[in-house]
Amino acid sequence: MPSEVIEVEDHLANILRSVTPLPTETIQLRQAGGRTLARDLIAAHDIPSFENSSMDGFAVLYADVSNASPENPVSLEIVADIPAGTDLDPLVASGQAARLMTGSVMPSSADTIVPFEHTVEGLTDRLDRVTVIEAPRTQGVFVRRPAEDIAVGDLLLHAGTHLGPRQLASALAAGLVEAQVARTPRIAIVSTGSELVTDGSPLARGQIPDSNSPMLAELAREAGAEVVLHSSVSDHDAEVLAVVQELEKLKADLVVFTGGISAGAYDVVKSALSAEDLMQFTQVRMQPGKPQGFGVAPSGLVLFGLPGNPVSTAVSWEVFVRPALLAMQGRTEIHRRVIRVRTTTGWKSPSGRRQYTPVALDTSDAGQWTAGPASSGHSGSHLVGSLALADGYAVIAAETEVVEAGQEVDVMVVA
Ligand SMILES: Nc1nc2c(c(=O)[nH]1)N[C@H]1C(S)=C(S)[C@@H](COP(=O)(O)OP(=O)(O)OC[C@H]3O[C@@H](n4cnc5c(N)ncnc54)[C@H](O)[C@@H]3O)O[C@H]1N2
Ligand code: MOO
Repeated sequence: MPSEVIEVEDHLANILRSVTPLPTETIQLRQAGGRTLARDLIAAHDIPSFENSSMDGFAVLYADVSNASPENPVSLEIVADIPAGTDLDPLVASGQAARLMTGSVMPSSADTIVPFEHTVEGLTDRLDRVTVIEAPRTQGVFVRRPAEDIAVGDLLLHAGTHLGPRQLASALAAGLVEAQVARTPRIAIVSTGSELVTDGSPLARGQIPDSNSPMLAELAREAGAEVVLHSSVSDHDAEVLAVVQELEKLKADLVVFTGGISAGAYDVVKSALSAEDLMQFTQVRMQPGKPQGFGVAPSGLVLFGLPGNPVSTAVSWEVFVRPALLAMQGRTEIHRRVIRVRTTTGWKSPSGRRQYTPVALDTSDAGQWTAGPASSGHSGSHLVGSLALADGYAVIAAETEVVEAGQEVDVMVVA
């Protein structure tokens, strides 16, 4: 009996209502790349934390060199050499200079930097005198001021932020050592289908390589999860149920099955898991990705049953699984970035279902990015070959039947 068809937003809302945030833990910040912050990060010190030079050269008194030029060279006595990382604070008096490098502490008695390029001698081993032949633009030039970037006590990063490479650099530079973050989600990826070959052996008639589970494993890692089980089972209920039992032992937080959820005779995920009441099966008003399975076991294990067609699997991940996985980690922004671009080619879209069409972005004209279908077959859910070219999915409203060339569309960017 055909089940009721529900909207994408309603299915996602059901999922997000059902998943619970993972516990948090405090770990070394240097090891926290990829995690999601559970608490705000407040700067522990200023950036820069001390006055320092932005050039290799000499710390001087501006008044000494303010009229320096090739015609009016100014000779200064070098009184110190200050490598970066040392805490020297030599006295630089009128007529004197201290050699220093980019990042070296500024002597408290000097006020301006003259780079090597503005001296006759440049960088040499002789550290007796230096001749300045170009006046600094202003007093204080090439001196980096404390806290000109971040001040101690500033809110650096909000709870719910992903600690990517740039966020990590900022937090470490602000003197932070530890962070409270969500525990890494433990995910299992299980493809189903007796036609699948996982070990690279030659394909017999009717067989295909398992391309879904490796794709999902990569997507899971990209979304911050640890893949604790990656397997493929054939179309037997007992195999699916055995995996679920193993997952309890592995303390998995989430499992994603692909295949076996539609209306066929061997739809193993559907038959095994609905019998155990672990997963509910739904039709969602989207193409691809219409059949969807979702449930939460009494143990708290979150179960997804994604359609086996590879484009359906990929789209379902983006629309349902990834947001859930990020929500479990407490991430504030759980959706992919959506941009509005013009299409290069038109295509057809099914009436009554929101279409997610794999598209390639052309970014060669920085002023006007465009999108074209990754495959000439447009959004056929089996077109996994062209998926390689997709940078995102054009999101086409359910009532649209024809997308015109040159029309503006929303693209969910995934690459
Ligand atoms: N009578 C009906 N048939 C189908 C319906 C329907 O409503 N009534 N829905 C269609 C839609 S839409 C989709 S989507 C698929 C979903 O099917 P399943 O989730 O049950 O997936 P399978 O039948 O197991 O496989 C579908 C397709 O995908 C290939 N596949 C499966 N797993 C993998 C994998 N790991 N790697 C690569 N390719 C995979 C599989 O060989 C099939 O070609 O059902 C439609 N049918
Ligand atoms: O909805 Mo299916 O997911 O068209 O291939």
